[in-house]
Amino acid sequence: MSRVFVLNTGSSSIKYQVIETTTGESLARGSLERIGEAGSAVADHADGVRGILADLGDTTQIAAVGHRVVHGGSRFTTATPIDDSVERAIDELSPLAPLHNPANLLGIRAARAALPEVPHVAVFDTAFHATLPPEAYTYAIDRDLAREHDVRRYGFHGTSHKYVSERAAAFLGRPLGSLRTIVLHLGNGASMTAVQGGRSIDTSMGLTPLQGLVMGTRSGDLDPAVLPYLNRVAGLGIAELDDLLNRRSGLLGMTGTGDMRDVQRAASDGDEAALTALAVWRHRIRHYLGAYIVALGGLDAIVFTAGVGENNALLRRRTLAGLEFLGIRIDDDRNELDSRDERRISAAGSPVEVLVIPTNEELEIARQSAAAVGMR
Ligand SMILES: Nc1ncnc2c1ncn2[C@@H]1O[C@H](COP(=O)(O)OP(=O)(O)O)[C@@H](O)[C@H]1O
Ligand SMILES: CC(=O)OP(=O)(O)O
Ligand SMILES: [Mg+2]
Repeated sequence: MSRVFVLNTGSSSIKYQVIETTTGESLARGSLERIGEAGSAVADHADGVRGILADLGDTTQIAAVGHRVVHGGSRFTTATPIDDSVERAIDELSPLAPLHNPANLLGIRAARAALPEVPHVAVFDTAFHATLPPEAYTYAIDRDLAREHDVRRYGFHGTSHKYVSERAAAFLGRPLGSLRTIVLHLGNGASMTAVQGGRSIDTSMGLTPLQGLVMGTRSGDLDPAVLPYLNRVAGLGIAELDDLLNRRSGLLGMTGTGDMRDVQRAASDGDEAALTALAVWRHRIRHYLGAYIVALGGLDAIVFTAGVGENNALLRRRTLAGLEFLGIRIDDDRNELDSRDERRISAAGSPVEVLVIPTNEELEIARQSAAAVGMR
């Protein structure tokens, strides 16, 4: 018996599961959303974790606790048992993932206090991207400064990219080692990864989870000169710029709401700002799609995952519209099928397979946590 309690503390949510790792069975699961928002029943992440532990009741069967940690920097590239020094290191990485590491840490502290007898393991979003080649992770800035401060692309959502790319190979019945896959993790945070033979070779997020795609509240890519420019012409300081790009940009900045469902509703009512935001969101994804097909030297499969990718047929169809010349053909009926299962949405005979694979970061974290402490 190897039960692992997994905490996936996100920027505004906590997801949790109790997983029997020998079978992969989920024995309990739940989520808390909108943490810390005005009117929310959950004041902060520590409060949330205490509530979850109280709801679980009898915890004597839990053999380990697995924690999602977003930034592992260059120190952590595998699942790592947590002691006080690991906890401190996660804290020190907080400036590199300001929406995430502080929340992850609150979860770790609350859970270690409540379950002090069992091992706790950190599983890092950055770990899967440790295989990036230098040309993909190096920023073209002063080499000594970059080295001194570990400034490079790390990439995130790695637990999800790893899990769904492995599931895709299993679903297709093809060896992972020969598959060229592009994973579109489209949630509140969003990123894309080029996976060659099971290894991440390029990914859209960077030093922090701010680079790349348009997200709920994050800008994704922009000319870095926007920052000094806004400092000079609008008088915005570093903290304000950081807040602007991480918390007040993306869909929220362009439309007034960061939730894709609300943006779509506004767009269907003809709202110009919402229509533009959707066009920018799609344009950015297609930019990376083109880049990654070239990086992979061709393409076998595209996988959609996370909140938007799993649930929104219209956005999937629009994202891949007109790409038949690349061998990408969607079957509209398959795409629109209302299902929570892993499924193929490409047309019969489409040279590129297009799949929807619900992500399960908790299962992947449970397995890696169990392995890290020598459980099965
Ligand atoms: N049917 C849907 N259509 C469009 N967007 C959706 C749908 N269902 C969920 N979402 C979006 O998915 C996001 C949450 O995705 P999730 O992967 O849980 O995000 P995260 O883990 O980053 O919080 C929400 O911001 C919501 O806008
Ligand atoms: C890294 C990241 O952006 O995570 P999330 O999508 O959970 O916010
Ligand atoms: Mg997420």
